[in-house]
Amino acid sequence: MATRTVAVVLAGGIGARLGAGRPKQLVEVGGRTILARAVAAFDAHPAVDEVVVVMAAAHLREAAAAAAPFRRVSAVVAGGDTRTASTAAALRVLEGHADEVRVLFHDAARPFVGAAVIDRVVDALDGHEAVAVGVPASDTIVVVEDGLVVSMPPRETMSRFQTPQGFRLGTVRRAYALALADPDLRATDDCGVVHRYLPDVPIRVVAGDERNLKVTRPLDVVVAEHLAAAGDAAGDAAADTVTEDLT
Ligand SMILES: Nc1ccn([C@@H]2O[C@H](COP(=O)(O)OP(=O)(O)OP(=O)(O)O)[C@@H](O)[C@H]2O)c(=O)n1
Ligand SMILES: C[C@](O)(CO)[C@H](O)COP(=O)(O)O
Repeated sequence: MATRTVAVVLAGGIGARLGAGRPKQLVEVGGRTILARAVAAFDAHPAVDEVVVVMAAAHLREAAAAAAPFRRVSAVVAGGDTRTASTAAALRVLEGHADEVRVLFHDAARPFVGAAVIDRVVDALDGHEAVAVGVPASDTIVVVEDGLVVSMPPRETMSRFQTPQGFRLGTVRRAYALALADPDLRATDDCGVVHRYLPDVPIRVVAGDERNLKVTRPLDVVVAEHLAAAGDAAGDAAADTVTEDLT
């Protein structure tokens, strides 16, 4: 039997930096919620068998309503106080799945993920246990401590991570088992958890897309409205242009 692929749409946050008065994934851009757009991208993708939505506990009913039209959504569950706690909640839902299953964790706050990006992650999981999506840094990136520059890594080695981040389920399970036992657990993404707790697992980086932005602050909503208008006019497939191949 072919290996299953499960997409987890992480919508457990409250959107404090956007300050919309409700979780940002429930904000509409181009007449559709950010959450519905993110779920739709995976529900429509031929490689995805199942979609799990993790929602902020106080808004489960709205998430269930947003997910209702999508036939591959198998569960809408409550997340935790942190992104890693929300990933852990999804892993509990997937307890009955085999270790070789592919799992893709995606920020609900990224409504314009394209099919080509998802393809690249799924394909890379044939040869790797962990896969990240990156776009090249266009600014100079520096490490700052106490207001002073302490290092300036060469920009050509810098990449900005997007999602989805893909894993073989057994690998991300092992990493989270170690992470959840660590009282000092701090991570901003799932690759960070694998990198810290399973440092011997190589993380493959494939090319992302500048359109796959994370709606975080008010300016991002302005950009998202433009992308929604452009994508809806041209058909969502148009949102798949690759910016630069990192492979
Ligand atoms: N406890 C949390 C926190 C975040 N997320 C999800 O992880 C993604 C990236 O997080 P972020 O952009 O930080 O979203 P928020 O936490 O909602 O934003 P903020 O930090 O501004 O409150 C989002 O889709 C968010 O819903 C989650 O599932 N559970
Ligand atoms: C996972 C992520 O989108 C990769 O860039 C990012 O780390 C999420 O960070 P946030 O602070 O939860 O928005």
